[in-house]
Amino acid sequence: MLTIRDLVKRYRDGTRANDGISLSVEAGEVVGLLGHNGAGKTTLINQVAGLVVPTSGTIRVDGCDPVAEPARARRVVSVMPQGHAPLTGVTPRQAIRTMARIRGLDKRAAAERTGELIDALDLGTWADTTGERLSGGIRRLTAYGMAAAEPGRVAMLDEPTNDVDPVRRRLLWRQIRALADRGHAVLLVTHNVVEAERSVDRIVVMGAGKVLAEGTAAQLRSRAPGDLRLELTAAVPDRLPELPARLPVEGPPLVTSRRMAVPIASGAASTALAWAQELRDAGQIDEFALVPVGLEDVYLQLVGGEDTPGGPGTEEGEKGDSLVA
Ligand SMILES: Nc1ncnc2c1ncn2[C@@H]1O[C@H](COP(=O)(O)OP(=O)(O)OP(=O)(O)O)[C@@H](O)[C@H]1O
Repeated sequence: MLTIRDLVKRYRDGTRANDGISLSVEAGEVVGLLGHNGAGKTTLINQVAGLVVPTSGTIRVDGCDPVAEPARARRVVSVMPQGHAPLTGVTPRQAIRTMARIRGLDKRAAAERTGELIDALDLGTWADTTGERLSGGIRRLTAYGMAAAEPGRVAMLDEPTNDVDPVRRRLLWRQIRALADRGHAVLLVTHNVVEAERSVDRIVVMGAGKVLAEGTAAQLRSRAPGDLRLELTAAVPDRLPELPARLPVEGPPLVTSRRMAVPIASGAASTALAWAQELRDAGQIDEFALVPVGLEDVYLQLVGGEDTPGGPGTEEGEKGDSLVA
């Protein structure tokens, strides 16, 4: 449904925002695009939507070339942009219904679909409140409603769950899945690795304008060193313990001033737990946990875990404490 081959976008100032991207999204599939700030995700989406012209490479959306036929591409593709929808003086109900009408539904069908989305996303309380009085999360959900009102064959959602509360996030994911189940191809950008791992069919990890890895969450997880991770929290900052020779590790630990995550094989679990218990008994660490490796481990390994303003976030609010290699 969406096929991208060798896509390059070089902006006028020389920035190579997309540097040979190839990927595809099938009808009925939800693909998550992960990548740190500036990786080139929005640039990619804007080219598919016919808003930015590629430097080279090809894009096909349901057989349409957005470069040759940008107007048709905008019909075939629905986009939920990253920024908040401009809703000043407009209510969620009006915004969603207007979009449904613009995209071809008659008056009655547009009103019906709008009501359906308002109920499904639990927007009823705010459905008739104008945008300037709405929270960021409600505006985000409204923007989703606008993109999903009468969606094209391909739906592209740029960070759809940002600012949305956990309960409505679930409702939103249910709607995204329903979109795919109705045969749409869904490409969504997210910084939330845990959510992506749980909710999408396939993940594409981007870095510096390139595809660094792609596959199902399980396929990507299998790239992680070891199958378990021993997590330790030091009792005193900058006083993390030395790894003992008796503990076989599968890769370099990820560390911050207070936390350490050590990749190990499952066969080393009892040694790891015994060591961690000793450390806690001696008061060197506050707590420890042995957890299965997750996509987050692989993501940090792929994109680098630098704890810098441009570095990757994993879960919201974690940026200041991400694990660094
Ligand atoms: N119009 C532009 N002119 C020049 N450079 C641009 C332009 N738009 C984006 N860039 C640059 O292209 C690179 C990719 O930006 P893009 O917005 O596509 O990344 P992103 O992965 O969507 O980032 P984020 O997660 O922060 O939204 C960045 O270095 C950005 O500064």
